[in-house]
Amino acid sequence: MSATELTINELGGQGDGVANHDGQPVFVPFTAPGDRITAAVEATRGTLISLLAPGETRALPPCPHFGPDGDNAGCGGCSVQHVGMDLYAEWKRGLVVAALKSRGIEIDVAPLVPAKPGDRRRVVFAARRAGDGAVLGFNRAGTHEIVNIETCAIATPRIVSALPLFKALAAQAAVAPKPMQMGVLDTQSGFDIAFEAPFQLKENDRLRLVAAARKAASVARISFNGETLIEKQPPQLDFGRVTVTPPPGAFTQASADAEEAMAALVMKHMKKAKRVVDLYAGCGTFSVRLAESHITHAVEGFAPAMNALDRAMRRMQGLKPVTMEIRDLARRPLMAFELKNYQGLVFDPPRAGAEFQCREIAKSTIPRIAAVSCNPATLARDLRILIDGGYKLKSVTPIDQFLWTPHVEAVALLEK
Ligand SMILES: C[S@@+](CC[C@H](N)C(=O)[O-])C[C@H]1O[C@@H](n2cnc3c(N)ncnc32)[C@H](O)[C@@H]1O
Repeated sequence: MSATELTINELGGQGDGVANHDGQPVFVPFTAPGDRITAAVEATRGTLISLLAPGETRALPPCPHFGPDGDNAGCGGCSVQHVGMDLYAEWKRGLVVAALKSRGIEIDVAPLVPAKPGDRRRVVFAARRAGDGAVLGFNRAGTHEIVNIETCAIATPRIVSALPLFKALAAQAAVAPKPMQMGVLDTQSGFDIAFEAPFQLKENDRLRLVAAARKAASVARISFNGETLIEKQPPQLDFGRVTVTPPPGAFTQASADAEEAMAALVMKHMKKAKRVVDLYAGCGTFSVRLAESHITHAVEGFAPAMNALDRAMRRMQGLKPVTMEIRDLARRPLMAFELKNYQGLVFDPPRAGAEFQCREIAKSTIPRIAAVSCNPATLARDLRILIDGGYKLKSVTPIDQFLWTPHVEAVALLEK
Protein backbone atom coordinates (compact mmCIF):
# COMPACT_ATOMS: atom_id res chain seq x y z
CA MET A 1 0.00 0.00 0.00
CA SER A 2 1.40 3.45 -0.90
CA ALA A 3 2.03 6.23 1.61
CA THR A 4 -0.46 9.09 1.52
CA GLU A 5 0.44 12.49 2.90
CA LEU A 6 -2.18 13.84 5.31
CA THR A 7 -2.73 16.70 7.75
CA ILE A 8 -4.65 15.85 10.93
CA ASN A 9 -7.50 18.29 11.61
CA GLU A 10 -9.09 17.05 14.84
CA LEU A 11 -9.50 14.16 17.27
CA GLY A 12 -12.30 11.69 16.54
CA GLY A 13 -14.63 10.15 19.10
CA GLN A 14 -12.21 7.27 19.84
CA GLY A 15 -9.17 9.54 20.15
CA ASP A 16 -7.73 8.88 16.68
CA GLY A 17 -6.55 11.83 14.59
CA VAL A 18 -8.92 12.66 11.72
CA ALA A 19 -7.71 13.88 8.33
CA ASN A 20 -9.60 14.75 5.20
CA HIS A 21 -8.64 12.63 2.19
CA ASP A 22 -10.46 13.13 -1.12
CA GLY A 23 -13.45 14.55 0.78
CA GLN A 24 -13.63 11.54 3.15
CA PRO A 25 -12.56 11.39 6.83
CA VAL A 26 -9.59 9.10 7.54
CA PHE A 27 -8.96 8.02 11.16
CA VAL A 28 -5.29 7.56 12.08
CA PRO A 29 -4.44 6.26 15.60
CA PHE A 30 -1.65 8.02 17.56
CA THR A 31 -1.87 11.27 15.58
CA ALA A 32 -2.70 14.75 16.88
CA PRO A 33 -4.36 17.81 15.35
CA GLY A 34 -1.81 19.75 13.27
CA ASP A 35 0.40 16.68 12.60
CA ARG A 36 1.63 16.28 9.04
CA ILE A 37 2.07 12.59 8.43
CA THR A 38 2.30 9.84 5.87
CA ALA A 39 -0.12 6.96 6.38
CA ALA A 40 -1.20 3.76 4.66
CA VAL A 41 -4.86 4.45 3.95
CA GLU A 42 -7.52 1.78 3.54
CA ALA A 43 -11.07 3.14 3.24
CA THR A 44 -11.53 5.33 6.37
CA ARG A 45 -8.65 3.78 8.38
CA GLY A 46 -5.07 5.02 8.24
CA THR A 47 -1.93 3.49 9.72
CA LEU A 48 0.77 5.98 10.64
CA ILE A 49 3.96 5.46 8.61
CA SER A 50 5.91 8.58 9.48
CA LEU A 51 5.48 11.87 11.30
CA LEU A 52 6.66 14.56 8.87
CA ALA A 53 6.02 17.49 11.23
CA PRO A 54 4.37 17.38 14.66
CA GLY A 55 1.32 19.60 15.33
CA GLU A 56 1.37 22.12 18.17
CA THR A 57 -1.07 20.00 20.17
CA ARG A 58 1.24 16.96 20.22
CA ALA A 59 2.64 15.91 23.63
CA LEU A 60 5.05 13.23 24.80
CA PRO A 61 3.08 10.15 25.98
CA PRO A 62 3.95 9.36 29.62
CA CYS A 63 3.75 5.56 29.18
CA PRO A 64 6.30 3.51 27.18
CA HIS A 65 3.55 1.09 26.15
CA PHE A 66 1.59 3.81 24.38
CA GLY A 67 2.03 4.44 20.66
CA PRO A 68 2.80 2.45 17.54
CA ASP A 69 6.55 1.84 18.03
CA GLY A 70 8.49 -0.65 20.14
CA ASP A 71 8.19 -4.31 21.22
CA ASN A 72 5.65 -3.78 23.97
CA ALA A 73 3.98 -0.68 22.51
CA GLY A 74 0.49 -0.51 21.07
CA CYS A 75 -1.23 -1.15 24.43
CA GLY A 76 -4.93 -0.53 23.83
CA GLY A 77 -5.62 0.48 27.45
CA CYS A 78 -5.15 4.16 26.54
CA SER A 79 -5.79 5.87 23.22
CA VAL A 80 -5.13 9.57 23.83
CA GLN A 81 -1.81 10.13 25.63
CA HIS A 82 -0.26 11.96 22.68
CA VAL A 83 -1.99 15.36 22.94
CA GLY A 84 -1.61 18.21 25.47
CA MET A 85 -3.99 18.22 28.43
CA ASP A 86 -5.85 21.40 27.36
CA LEU A 87 -6.88 19.89 24.05
CA TYR A 88 -7.55 16.55 25.76
CA ALA A 89 -9.92 18.14 28.32
CA GLU A 90 -11.79 20.06 25.63
CA TRP A 91 -12.03 16.92 23.43
CA LYS A 92 -13.50 14.91 26.29
CA ARG A 93 -15.97 17.61 27.24
CA GLY A 94 -16.87 17.76 23.54
CA LEU A 95 -17.90 14.07 23.59
CA VAL A 96 -20.62 14.96 26.12
CA VAL A 97 -21.61 18.14 24.25
CA ALA A 98 -21.97 16.18 20.97
CA ALA A 99 -24.08 13.42 22.55
CA LEU A 100 -26.45 15.98 24.10
CA LYS A 101 -26.66 17.94 20.84
CA SER A 102 -27.63 14.79 18.94
CA ARG A 103 -30.77 14.70 21.15
CA GLY A 104 -31.42 18.42 20.69
CA ILE A 105 -30.16 19.33 24.19
CA GLU A 106 -28.26 22.64 24.29
CA ILE A 107 -26.57 23.46 27.60
CA ASP A 108 -23.29 25.03 28.63
CA VAL A 109 -21.51 21.80 29.70
CA ALA A 110 -19.11 22.43 32.60
CA PRO A 111 -15.34 22.01 32.16
CA LEU A 112 -14.02 18.45 32.56
CA VAL A 113 -13.19 17.50 36.16
CA PRO A 114 -9.65 16.21 35.55
CA ALA A 115 -8.11 12.91 36.62
CA LYS A 116 -4.60 12.37 37.94
CA PRO A 117 -2.30 9.70 36.49
CA GLY A 118 -2.01 6.76 38.87
CA ASP A 119 -5.45 7.12 40.43
CA ARG A 120 -7.28 4.13 38.88
CA ARG A 121 -7.91 1.71 41.73
CA ARG A 122 -9.90 -0.75 39.56
CA VAL A 123 -8.27 -2.20 36.44
CA VAL A 124 -9.28 -5.16 34.27
CA PHE A 125 -6.24 -6.79 32.69
CA ALA A 126 -6.24 -9.35 29.89
CA ALA A 127 -4.00 -12.35 30.61
CA ARG A 128 -3.09 -15.70 29.10
CA ARG A 129 -0.60 -18.49 29.53
CA ALA A 130 2.83 -18.06 27.86
CA GLY A 131 5.34 -20.88 28.41
CA ASP A 132 5.72 -21.36 32.17
CA GLY A 133 4.42 -17.89 32.91
CA ALA A 134 1.74 -15.51 31.73
CA VAL A 135 1.45 -12.36 29.67
CA LEU A 136 -0.67 -9.69 31.30
CA GLY A 137 -1.70 -6.28 30.06
CA PHE A 138 -4.30 -4.85 27.70
CA ASN A 139 -5.32 -5.90 24.22
CA ARG A 140 -3.68 -4.13 21.31
CA ALA A 141 -6.41 -1.83 19.96
CA GLY A 142 -8.85 -3.71 17.73
CA THR A 143 -7.15 -7.10 18.31
CA HIS A 144 -7.09 -9.98 20.81
CA GLU A 145 -3.30 -9.76 21.11
CA ILE A 146 -2.26 -8.95 24.68
CA VAL A 147 0.49 -6.35 25.06
CA ASN A 148 2.59 -7.53 28.02
CA ILE A 149 3.02 -4.48 30.25
CA GLU A 150 5.83 -3.66 32.70
CA THR A 151 4.25 -0.43 33.93
CA CYS A 152 1.00 1.50 33.66
CA ALA A 153 0.48 5.27 33.83
CA ILE A 154 -3.15 5.14 34.95
CA ALA A 155 -3.18 2.45 37.66
CA THR A 156 -2.36 3.17 41.32
CA PRO A 157 1.34 2.86 42.22
CA ARG A 158 0.43 -0.19 44.36
CA ILE A 159 -1.05 -1.93 41.32
CA VAL A 160 1.99 -1.06 39.19
CA SER A 161 4.42 -2.39 41.82
CA ALA A 162 2.45 -5.62 42.02
CA LEU A 163 2.47 -6.37 38.27
CA PRO A 164 5.04 -9.21 38.73
CA LEU A 165 2.79 -10.73 41.43
CA PHE A 166 -0.28 -10.47 39.17
CA LYS A 167 1.66 -12.21 36.38
CA ALA A 168 2.67 -15.00 38.77
CA LEU A 169 -0.94 -15.47 39.92
CA ALA A 170 -2.22 -15.29 36.33
CA ALA A 171 0.28 -18.03 35.41
CA GLN A 172 -1.35 -20.28 38.06
CA ALA A 173 -4.89 -19.44 36.94
CA ALA A 174 -4.26 -19.70 33.17
CA VAL A 175 -4.62 -23.48 32.93
CA ALA A 176 -6.01 -23.33 29.38
CA PRO A 177 -4.53 -21.44 26.40
CA LYS A 178 -7.58 -19.19 26.05
CA PRO A 179 -7.24 -15.58 27.28
CA MET A 180 -8.99 -14.54 30.48
CA GLN A 181 -9.70 -11.33 32.36
CA MET A 182 -8.06 -10.46 35.65
CA GLY A 183 -9.88 -7.70 37.49
CA VAL A 184 -7.81 -6.01 40.19
CA LEU A 185 -9.35 -3.71 42.79
CA ASP A 186 -6.84 -1.91 45.00
CA THR A 187 -8.67 -1.77 48.35
CA GLN A 188 -7.62 -0.49 51.77
CA SER A 189 -7.09 -4.06 52.99
CA GLY A 190 -5.32 -5.47 49.92
CA PHE A 191 -6.00 -6.52 46.35
CA ASP A 192 -9.35 -8.00 45.43
CA ILE A 193 -8.55 -10.14 42.38
CA ALA A 194 -11.36 -11.51 40.19
CA PHE A 195 -10.55 -13.89 37.34
CA GLU A 196 -13.16 -14.30 34.61
CA ALA A 197 -12.22 -17.15 32.26
CA PRO A 198 -13.89 -19.26 29.56
CA PHE A 199 -12.69 -22.39 31.44
CA GLN A 200 -12.86 -23.87 34.95
CA LEU A 201 -10.11 -24.78 37.40
CA LYS A 202 -9.61 -28.38 38.53
CA GLU A 203 -9.09 -29.05 42.25
CA ASN A 204 -5.28 -29.15 41.94
CA ASP A 205 -5.24 -25.87 40.00
CA ARG A 206 -7.29 -24.20 42.71
CA LEU A 207 -4.98 -25.46 45.43
CA ARG A 208 -1.93 -24.13 43.57
CA LEU A 209 -3.57 -20.73 43.05
CA VAL A 210 -4.66 -20.54 46.69
CA ALA A 211 -1.15 -21.52 47.87
CA ALA A 212 0.37 -18.74 45.73
CA ALA A 213 -2.18 -16.24 47.12
CA ARG A 214 -1.38 -17.27 50.73
CA LYS A 215 2.25 -16.29 50.22
CA ALA A 216 1.34 -12.83 48.84
CA ALA A 217 0.72 -10.44 51.76
CA SER A 218 -0.93 -7.84 49.53
CA VAL A 219 -3.74 -10.15 48.33
CA ALA A 220 -7.02 -9.85 50.25
CA ARG A 221 -9.23 -12.11 48.13
CA ILE A 222 -9.20 -14.12 44.92
CA SER A 223 -12.31 -15.19 43.07
CA PHE A 224 -12.58 -17.23 39.88
CA ASN A 225 -15.69 -16.95 37.71
CA GLY A 226 -17.58 -15.38 40.61
CA GLU A 227 -16.61 -18.01 43.22
CA THR A 228 -14.38 -16.95 46.12
CA LEU A 229 -11.30 -19.22 46.28
CA ILE A 230 -9.61 -17.47 49.18
CA GLU A 231 -10.44 -14.49 51.38
CA LYS A 232 -7.52 -13.73 53.68
CA GLN A 233 -9.16 -10.51 54.81
CA PRO A 234 -12.31 -8.82 53.51
CA PRO A 235 -11.47 -6.29 50.77
CA GLN A 236 -12.64 -2.92 52.07
CA LEU A 237 -13.51 0.41 50.48
CA ASP A 238 -14.60 3.53 52.33
CA PHE A 239 -17.66 5.25 50.87
CA GLY A 240 -17.66 8.45 52.88
CA ARG A 241 -17.63 7.30 56.53
CA VAL A 242 -18.92 3.81 55.77
CA THR A 243 -16.60 0.86 55.10
CA VAL A 244 -18.04 -1.62 52.60
CA THR A 245 -16.79 -5.03 51.46
CA PRO A 246 -17.90 -5.34 47.83
CA PRO A 247 -18.76 -8.94 46.88
CA PRO A 248 -16.97 -10.55 43.91
CA GLY A 249 -18.42 -9.20 40.67
CA ALA A 250 -20.01 -6.11 42.20
CA PHE A 251 -19.62 -2.76 40.54
CA THR A 252 -17.25 -0.25 42.13
CA GLN A 253 -16.26 3.14 40.74
CA ALA A 254 -12.86 2.88 39.04
CA SER A 255 -11.27 5.89 40.74
CA ALA A 256 -11.75 7.15 44.28
CA ASP A 257 -11.23 10.78 43.21
CA ALA A 258 -13.84 10.54 40.44
CA GLU A 259 -16.24 8.92 42.91
CA GLU A 260 -15.73 11.82 45.35
CA ALA A 261 -16.33 14.37 42.58
CA MET A 262 -19.57 12.65 41.49
CA ALA A 263 -20.78 12.24 45.07
CA ALA A 264 -20.11 15.92 45.87
CA LEU A 265 -22.27 17.05 42.93
CA VAL A 266 -25.05 14.62 43.85
CA MET A 267 -25.04 15.54 47.55
CA LYS A 268 -25.16 19.29 46.87
CA HIS A 269 -28.15 18.87 44.56
CA MET A 270 -30.02 16.70 47.09
CA LYS A 271 -29.44 19.13 49.97
CA LYS A 272 -33.07 20.22 50.36
CA ALA A 273 -34.59 16.74 49.94
CA LYS A 274 -35.81 14.89 53.04
CA ARG A 275 -36.30 11.50 51.40
CA VAL A 276 -34.10 10.36 48.52
CA VAL A 277 -34.31 7.26 46.35
CA ASP A 278 -31.02 5.92 44.93
CA LEU A 279 -31.60 3.73 41.85
CA TYR A 280 -28.93 1.31 40.57
CA ALA A 281 -27.37 1.78 43.98
CA GLY A 282 -24.65 -0.91 43.73
CA CYS A 283 -22.97 -1.40 47.13
CA GLY A 284 -24.24 2.01 48.22
CA THR A 285 -21.62 4.48 46.93
CA PHE A 286 -24.19 7.28 46.98
CA SER A 287 -26.71 5.82 49.48
CA VAL A 288 -24.30 5.80 52.41
CA ARG A 289 -23.27 9.39 51.76
CA LEU A 290 -26.92 10.43 51.35
CA ALA A 291 -27.73 8.73 54.66
CA GLU A 292 -25.64 11.36 56.48
CA SER A 293 -28.64 13.69 56.18
CA HIS A 294 -31.45 12.05 54.14
CA ILE A 295 -33.76 9.11 54.67
CA THR A 296 -32.67 6.95 51.76
CA HIS A 297 -34.14 4.07 49.78
CA ALA A 298 -31.55 2.09 47.78
CA VAL A 299 -32.67 -0.06 44.83
CA GLU A 300 -30.32 -2.45 43.04
CA GLY A 301 -30.63 -5.59 40.90
CA PHE A 302 -27.52 -7.48 42.07
CA ALA A 303 -28.50 -9.01 45.42
CA PRO A 304 -24.93 -9.54 46.78
CA ALA A 305 -24.27 -5.79 46.38
CA MET A 306 -27.36 -4.92 48.47
CA ASN A 307 -26.34 -7.51 51.07
CA ALA A 308 -22.91 -5.85 51.29
CA LEU A 309 -24.58 -2.48 51.87
CA ASP A 310 -26.85 -4.02 54.51
CA ARG A 311 -23.86 -5.51 56.39
CA ALA A 312 -21.97 -2.20 56.24
CA MET A 313 -24.97 -0.18 57.50
CA ARG A 314 -25.50 -2.51 60.48
CA ARG A 315 -22.05 -1.53 61.79
CA MET A 316 -22.78 2.21 61.49
CA GLN A 317 -24.35 4.63 63.95
CA GLY A 318 -25.50 8.19 63.52
CA LEU A 319 -26.86 7.83 59.99
CA LYS A 320 -30.44 8.26 58.77
CA PRO A 321 -32.25 5.02 57.91
CA VAL A 322 -31.45 3.32 54.60
CA THR A 323 -34.04 0.88 53.30
CA MET A 324 -33.01 -1.55 50.57
CA GLU A 325 -34.80 -3.23 47.72
CA ILE A 326 -33.49 -5.84 45.31
CA ARG A 327 -35.28 -5.17 42.05
CA ASP A 328 -34.64 -5.50 38.33
CA LEU A 329 -35.29 -1.95 37.17
CA ALA A 330 -35.26 -2.92 33.49
CA ARG A 331 -38.17 -5.33 33.93
CA ARG A 332 -39.82 -3.60 36.87
CA PRO A 333 -38.95 0.10 37.01
CA LEU A 334 -40.21 2.08 39.98
CA MET A 335 -43.57 3.44 38.83
CA ALA A 336 -44.44 7.14 39.07
CA PHE A 337 -46.87 6.49 41.96
CA GLU A 338 -44.08 4.71 43.91
CA LEU A 339 -41.94 7.84 43.62
CA LYS A 340 -44.42 10.27 45.15
CA ASN A 341 -42.93 10.33 48.67
CA TYR A 342 -39.45 11.37 47.60
CA GLN A 343 -38.04 14.86 47.15
CA GLY A 344 -34.87 13.64 45.47
CA LEU A 345 -33.84 10.82 43.10
CA VAL A 346 -30.38 9.65 42.06
CA PHE A 347 -29.88 7.19 39.23
CA ASP A 348 -26.60 5.66 38.04
CA PRO A 349 -27.44 2.92 35.56
CA PRO A 350 -25.14 0.60 33.57
CA ARG A 351 -23.98 1.70 30.09
CA ALA A 352 -27.34 0.79 28.52
CA GLY A 353 -28.95 3.59 30.54
CA ALA A 354 -32.37 3.73 32.19
CA GLU A 355 -34.85 4.37 29.39
CA PHE A 356 -37.92 2.66 30.86
CA GLN A 357 -37.17 3.87 34.36
CA CYS A 358 -36.85 7.44 33.03
CA ARG A 359 -40.31 7.26 31.43
CA GLU A 360 -41.70 6.74 34.94
CA ILE A 361 -39.48 9.39 36.53
CA ALA A 362 -40.62 11.84 33.82
CA LYS A 363 -44.25 11.35 34.97
CA SER A 364 -43.32 11.90 38.64
CA THR A 365 -43.31 15.11 40.67
CA ILE A 366 -39.92 14.56 42.36
CA PRO A 367 -38.39 18.04 42.46
CA ARG A 368 -34.71 17.07 42.17
CA ILE A 369 -33.00 14.47 40.02
CA ALA A 370 -29.28 13.61 39.75
CA ALA A 371 -28.34 11.44 36.77
CA VAL A 372 -24.91 9.79 36.84
CA SER A 373 -23.71 8.03 33.72
CA CYS A 374 -20.64 6.51 32.05
CA ASN A 375 -22.23 6.66 28.60
CA PRO A 376 -23.01 10.11 27.12
CA ALA A 377 -25.21 8.58 24.37
CA THR A 378 -27.64 6.84 26.72
CA LEU A 379 -27.45 9.73 29.18
CA ALA A 380 -28.58 12.11 26.42
CA ARG A 381 -31.44 9.78 25.46
CA ASP A 382 -32.57 9.52 29.10
CA LEU A 383 -32.28 13.28 29.70
CA ARG A 384 -34.41 13.91 26.61
CA ILE A 385 -37.17 11.78 28.17
CA LEU A 386 -36.95 13.71 31.44
CA ILE A 387 -36.89 17.11 29.71
CA ASP A 388 -39.91 16.14 27.59
CA GLY A 389 -41.62 15.19 30.86
CA GLY A 390 -41.18 18.72 32.21
CA TYR A 391 -37.77 18.59 33.93
CA LYS A 392 -35.32 21.48 33.50
CA LEU A 393 -31.69 20.54 32.98
CA LYS A 394 -29.67 22.72 35.36
CA SER A 395 -26.12 21.47 34.73
CA VAL A 396 -24.02 18.73 33.16
CA THR A 397 -20.49 18.06 34.50
CA PRO A 398 -18.13 15.63 32.74
CA ILE A 399 -15.73 13.77 35.03
CA ASP A 400 -12.56 12.09 33.79
CA GLN A 401 -12.86 8.75 35.52
CA PHE A 402 -11.11 6.93 32.66
CA LEU A 403 -7.99 8.96 31.94
CA TRP A 404 -6.62 8.90 28.35
CA THR A 405 -9.50 6.78 27.05
CA PRO A 406 -12.64 7.82 25.12
CA HIS A 407 -14.77 6.95 28.17
CA VAL A 408 -16.23 9.73 30.27
CA GLU A 409 -18.54 9.99 33.27
CA ALA A 410 -21.07 12.77 33.59
CA VAL A 411 -23.38 14.05 36.32
CA ALA A 412 -26.53 15.82 35.11
CA LEU A 413 -28.75 17.72 37.57
CA LEU A 414 -32.43 18.40 36.88
CA GLU A 415 -35.35 20.10 38.63
CA LYS A 416 -39.12 20.20 38.22
C1 LIG B 1 -22.86 2.06 37.08
S1 LIG B 1 -23.22 0.96 38.38
C2 LIG B 1 -23.55 2.10 39.68
C3 LIG B 1 -23.55 1.52 41.05
C4 LIG B 1 -23.48 2.54 42.19
N1 LIG B 1 -24.40 3.63 42.01
C5 LIG B 1 -22.07 3.04 42.38
O1 LIG B 1 -21.83 4.22 42.18
O2 LIG B 1 -21.19 2.24 42.74
C6 LIG B 1 -24.78 0.35 37.89
C7 LIG B 1 -25.45 -0.57 38.87
O3 LIG B 1 -26.69 -0.98 38.30
C8 LIG B 1 -26.92 -2.34 38.62
N2 LIG B 1 -27.86 -2.84 37.60
C9 LIG B 1 -27.59 -3.22 36.33
N3 LIG B 1 -28.73 -3.58 35.71
C10 LIG B 1 -29.73 -3.42 36.61
C11 LIG B 1 -31.14 -3.63 36.55
N4 LIG B 1 -31.73 -4.07 35.44
N5 LIG B 1 -31.87 -3.37 37.65
C12 LIG B 1 -31.27 -2.91 38.78
N6 LIG B 1 -29.95 -2.70 38.89
C13 LIG B 1 -29.19 -2.94 37.81
C14 LIG B 1 -25.55 -2.97 38.59
O4 LIG B 1 -25.53 -4.16 39.35
C15 LIG B 1 -24.69 -1.86 39.17
O5 LIG B 1 -24.59 -1.99 40.57
